Parts: sequence; structure tokens; C-alpha cells
Amino acid sequence: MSSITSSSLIFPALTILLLFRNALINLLTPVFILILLTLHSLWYRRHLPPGPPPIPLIGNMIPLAFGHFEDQLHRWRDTYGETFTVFIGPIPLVMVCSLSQMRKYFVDRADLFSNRWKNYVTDTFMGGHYGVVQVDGDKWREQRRFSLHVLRNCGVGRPEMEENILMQTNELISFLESSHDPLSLSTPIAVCVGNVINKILFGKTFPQGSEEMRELHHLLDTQSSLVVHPLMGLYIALPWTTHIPLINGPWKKLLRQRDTFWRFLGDQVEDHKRRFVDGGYEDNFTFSYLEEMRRREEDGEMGSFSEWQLRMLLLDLFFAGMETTVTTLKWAFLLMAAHPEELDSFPSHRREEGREGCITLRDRKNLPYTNATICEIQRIANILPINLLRSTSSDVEEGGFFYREGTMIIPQISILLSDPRIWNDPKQFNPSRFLEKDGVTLKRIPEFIPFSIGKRQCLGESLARAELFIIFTNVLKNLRIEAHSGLSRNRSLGLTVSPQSYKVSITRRKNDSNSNSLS
Ligand code: HEM
Repeated sequence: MSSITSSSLIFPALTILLLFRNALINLLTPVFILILLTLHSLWYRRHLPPGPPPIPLIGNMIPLAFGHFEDQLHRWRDTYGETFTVFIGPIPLVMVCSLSQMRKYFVDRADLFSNRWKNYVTDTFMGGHYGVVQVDGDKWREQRRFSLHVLRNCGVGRPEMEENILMQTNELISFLESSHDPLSLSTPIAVCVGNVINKILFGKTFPQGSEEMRELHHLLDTQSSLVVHPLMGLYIALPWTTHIPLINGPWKKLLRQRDTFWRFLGDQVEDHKRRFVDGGYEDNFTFSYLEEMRRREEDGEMGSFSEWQLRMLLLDLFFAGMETTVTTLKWAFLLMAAHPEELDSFPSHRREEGREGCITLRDRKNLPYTNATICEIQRIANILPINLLRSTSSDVEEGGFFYREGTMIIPQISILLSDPRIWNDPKQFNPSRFLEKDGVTLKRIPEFIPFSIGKRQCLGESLARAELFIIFTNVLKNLRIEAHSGLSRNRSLGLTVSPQSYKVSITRRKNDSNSNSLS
């Protein structure tokens, strides 16, 4: 009897003890892991520039995702200084925000701070380390030098480039003129800019209204927002999560997009190869590359040249050449529609208005206000909220901080372009800030670096600047663009920051018919 009583007492007591112990373990394990992660992050951060304290695993993503992204970066810069560290999930990203510091890091010590940051997402998209944007060292040097050389041969910086841009601009103007109001400028601009780069890369253009180009533009747009999807961070940190159903949706979409781009480029390269074998040749990037491969094959010295490298280089140039310029022009026409007074008070522009022929690059020096307006558009558009990611090529000390090899670090140009200490009332659209006191001389402002700084600065700057000038001036010279409904300067965050979609009404300006003939 007594043993029954004692065992009936002991069993509940044991059960309670076990339950209590399990609860304790369940509770303490996460606390213990959290403490370990916090200690690890403190240890990891000890030699990096200061920054907001990260939450283990999540980093500083909460204020970035839920606050105003760009204002938040400014607040951190004010609190922690010109160079600060933000944690993207568990990974530190150092942002260098002043011009003097950028020069120290990315010009004076360029060899140490100019690698790209590699990750699972970009490696999968490019089929490894290929192209020019995501490669380093000798391969990068060889491919970048060759690309610049061929772009020049294909007319970039020469009259052929101007002719190419003018031709596409005229098609754009005719198309816009004949379209029905209200109209979104997005796809017509993309076809125009896309044709400029397509002509250089493949000697090929598409008509305005082309379905193929519309699809490519749509792909670029979705690609731009997909790569900043919050789950991409997870895929980068834990690549195996790309195999988990339900959370791998964006990943699968990215792979589908990639395959469409690969197919498009593969078709262009195959077509060029066929014509090349038959002795065909034109001055375009793809033929020049195939020619270089043949020359190297004969010399038995391929270096970093291969057919896959060609395809990925084309992908880089196509993507970088289109996305940035299209986005800037979307901002340009939105700002012009939102500020009609700018155009009407544009002395240089009004002079151009009844003029015969098109505006060319030769006119650039005579149109200071127009140049100032384009600078201000680029500054306000500020299209790269986070610059392309760079990393350190080895362990390095700079400015009292220690960076381990592979640490992510960028010249954060978006802060520089909107810094209130440099630009009075930075959110105000004010082209005059780019003019000297005399009102007619363009002011050089060193902090105005929308194409970045150092060895990795934009490879297509001269092409982009020519496109912005020619397309912007000639469209406005010929067409009056008016807001159809209220225009918003709200910013849609992606790889680049676009304006929200908007529609405009278009009419031809008076006394100007056929003024843009190329003949
Ligand atoms: C308004 C237009 C453009 C803007 C604002 C722009 C801006 C930039 C910026 C900020 C970078 C990053 C530099 C860095 O890592 O710090 C970059 C890189 C690059 N851009 Fe552009 N870009 C434009 C147009 C173009 C065009 C038209 C092309 C193509 C022909 C192009 C090709 C590239 C390439 C290939 C890189 C990577 C360079 C490298 O890693 O060596 N960009 N661009």
C-alpha cells in the first residue's frame, strides 16, 4: 500500500520535474543562441566603422524595410559619421559617404577596395564569375579594357554614336506624336534607349511598339525589383533555402527571367557566329569579340575570352546600359511635366525652339541651363539607393578600422547627391544650383558623381551622358509634355529607384514641324 502511495507521489513529481526541465531548456536554448550571436556580432564589429546596433540575424533590416530608406541612411550618417556600418541580415556593409573619404578608399587605395562582392544569387544569374560587373583581377582588367576599346570603335564618343542616338530619338518623337493620350512614356523610352545599346552590341534595332522589346523591358523592370526582394537576402545567406517550396517562389521567378535573357543573348551570338563563319562582319560589339577570339585562338592565348564570357558581357552591357538610362529619362520627363515653368523660363531652350534641325552634342557648350537641368535631374533622381557592391581584396587597415578580406564596402553616392551640407534644400528641384553666379557658366561641383568614383566607376558614362543630352533636348524641343493627372515624386525602390508610373499628354510644339530631320 505504502509503495503504491509513494510511487503515485513520485511519478507526478518526476513528470513535473521533467516538464520543468524541458521548458527550461526550450527557453534557455534560444536565449543562449541569442547571447552567442550578439557576442559574435560585437566581436565581428569591433574593428569596423561604427553603426546602428544590429539585431542578430536580422541586422538593421527593420528600420530599412519599414522606415523611409534614404532618410534612414542620412540619419545614421549624422549619428555615426562619414563611414558607417549597416548590417544587411548577418552581413556587414560599410558605407563611405563623403567625397574625401571616397577618394581615400576608392582612388588612393583602389587596388584594395575595388573587388566586387560575390554571392550565390549573382553567381547563379551569371553562370559563375563572368561578364565585367561581377568579375575581378586580371579578368576584369582585360574585359573592361577590351569593352571600352570596342565601344569606342563602335562609335561611342564619336559622330557614329550621335547619329545612332539621333535616329532612335527621331523614331521616339514620331511615335509619341502619333500616340493617343494619355500615354505612359516608360516603354517608348525603353525602346529608344534599348535600340541605342542593341545597335552597338548586335547591330540590331526594334521598331517602336515592338512586342519583343516590350517584353525585354518588362523583364528588366521585374528583374530590378526582384533582386531587392527581402528573400534574396535569405538565399544569399542560406543557399539551400532556394530548394524549399513556398519560400522559393521569387528564386524560381529569377531563374525563369535569367533563362529568357540567356536565350535572347544566345540567339544573337549564334546568329553572329553563323554570319562570321560565312565571312560576314559589321562594326558591332559581338563581331569584334568573335574576331578577337579568333585572333587569340590562332595565337594559342585565349586569356579570359570565351563564348560564355561574351554572352555574360553582353548581358552586363545590355542591363547596365538600359536600366539606368531609362530610369533617369523617366525622371527627366516627369520633372519637366511637373515643372513646366522650368521649360518656359529656359532662355537657351526657347532659343532652340524654332530652330531648324536637331540638337547635337556640339550644342552642349551653348546650352548651360539645359546642362544644369540634366545635372539636377540626375541628382534628384539619385537612381542608385545602394551603389553596386564592392569588397576588399585582402585584409586591410584604413582610417583606424580593420577590414577583413571580402568585407562589403561601397562609395555611397546616393547620400552624397542628397547631402544637405552640400546641396541647399536638397529635395528642391533647382537647376540653377549647377550655374555660376553669372547664370550662364556651368558650375563643376566635385560631389556630383552620379557615375561613381575610382576604378569601378561607370564604364558607359560617355554613352549615357550623350543619350541623356540628345534624347532629353530633342524630345522637349519638339514636343510639349504635360501632366495628365497629378504627378508624384514618390520613389519605387528596386535595384534603381524609379518614379511611380505616370501618364502624360503630348502635343507638337508650334513652328517646329519636321525640324528634327537628320538630313
Ligand atoms: C544614366 C545612366 C547611368 C548611370 C547613372 C550609371 C551609373 C553607374 C554606377 C553608379 C556604377 C557603379 C560604379 C561603382 O561600382 O561604384 C556603374 C557601373 C557600370 N556601368 Fe553605368 N551608369 C549609367 C549608364 C551606363 C551605360 C549606358 C552603360 C553601358 C554601356 C553602363 C555600364 C556600366 C558597367 C559595365 C558598370 C560596371 C563597371 C565595372 O564594374 O567595372 N552604364 N554605372
